[in-house]
Amino acid sequence: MKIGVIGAGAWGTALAQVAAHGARPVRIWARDPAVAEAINTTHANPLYLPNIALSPSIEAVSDPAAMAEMDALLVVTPAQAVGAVLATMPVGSKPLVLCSKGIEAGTRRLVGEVARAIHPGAPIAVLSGPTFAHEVAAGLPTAVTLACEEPDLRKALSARIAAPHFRPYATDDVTGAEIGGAIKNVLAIGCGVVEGAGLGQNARAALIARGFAEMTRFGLARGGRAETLAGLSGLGDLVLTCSSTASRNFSLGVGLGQGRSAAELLADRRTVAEGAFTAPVLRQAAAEAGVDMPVCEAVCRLLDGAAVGEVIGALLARPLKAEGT
Ligand SMILES: NC(=O)C1=CN([C@@H]2O[C@H](COP(=O)(O)OP(=O)(O)OC[C@H]3O[C@@H](n4cnc5c(N)ncnc54)[C@H](O)[C@@H]3O)[C@@H](O)[C@H]2O)C=CC1
Ligand SMILES: O=C(CO)COP(=O)(O)O
Repeated sequence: MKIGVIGAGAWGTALAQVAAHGARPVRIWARDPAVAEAINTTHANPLYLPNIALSPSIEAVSDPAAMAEMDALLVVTPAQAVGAVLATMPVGSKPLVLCSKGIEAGTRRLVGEVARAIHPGAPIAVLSGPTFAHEVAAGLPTAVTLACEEPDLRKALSARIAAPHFRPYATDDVTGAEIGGAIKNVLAIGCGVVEGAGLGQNARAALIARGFAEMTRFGLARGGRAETLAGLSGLGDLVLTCSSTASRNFSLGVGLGQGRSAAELLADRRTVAEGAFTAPVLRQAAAEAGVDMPVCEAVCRLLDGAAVGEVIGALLARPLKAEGT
């Protein structure tokens, strides 16, 4: 199975490196021809994945037509760009493995739903889990969820993507696998705020646990399964992202907690902090589904510029309730 990777940021490049293990050929599409040039000539992506020597069996291109020869495509652009990028790609009936984490603004569709609408003939899979790109690219042990409804394709993709340090766990719950990754980015911003404002470890653990309850409520309402939400793509990724400044979402939250504005913090970045885009869409989607998500609502308010003390105070002052609700 010839693997193509769409998107040459940190995660696309790290996944290309995984798929190239054992010197297997992999083709990666980069929007920026200079990134493609760097990968082909220096076997490195200094802009998005510095200090990693890439396999020479990774070939980079910047013409979408060059992906026509691939057997399966991993989709790894920022979530808000998936629709526009996929519309330019020669997909046909090739399987699409969605690796981006988010919900599309305006339509409130998960990335898999965006892909299905544009390429109805392409089978869909989702790869998601606790996976900092620089650790994966450095060959550190990592496990992910690989979701696909078609058993034969699920098996073939798992076998092709697995590597000695990269272990996929299979499921048919595509929706559940997507929702964990999208929502944990919003919650990671909240945990970063707790860190930046010096609110303590107790508050961070409370936010992870109550945030997981929100993720589960929303995931079940959208048709995901509880076991998936409690797995690598849900709870696993939530714990990783909510506990490390290596997370871009967490570090955005740290800045907010220190009193800086979202506009200022986002203007400083080249790389994507998906939670900032997902939060307002999630707020609308939760209202539409009738799901109460007070922690995610608090993150929206913080991104909109509300003061940390006021938002945390309001969260704590809500009426007392039973834990399972
Ligand atoms: N970095 C990580 O550790 C992980 C990231 N992800 C997810 O993978 C997705 C991509 O993230 P990264 O590779 O880390 O992002 P990045 O910020 O490192 O790179 C983004 C890439 O997308 C390109 N890009 C930006 N806007 C674009 C547009 N409008 N159209 C086409 N291409 C565009 C950039 O040129 C760059 O190549 C995100 O949804 C992220 O949540 C998932 C797991 C791990
Ligand atoms: O999704 C990720 C880890 O699984 C990466 O998190 P950040 O986008 O917050 O860096």
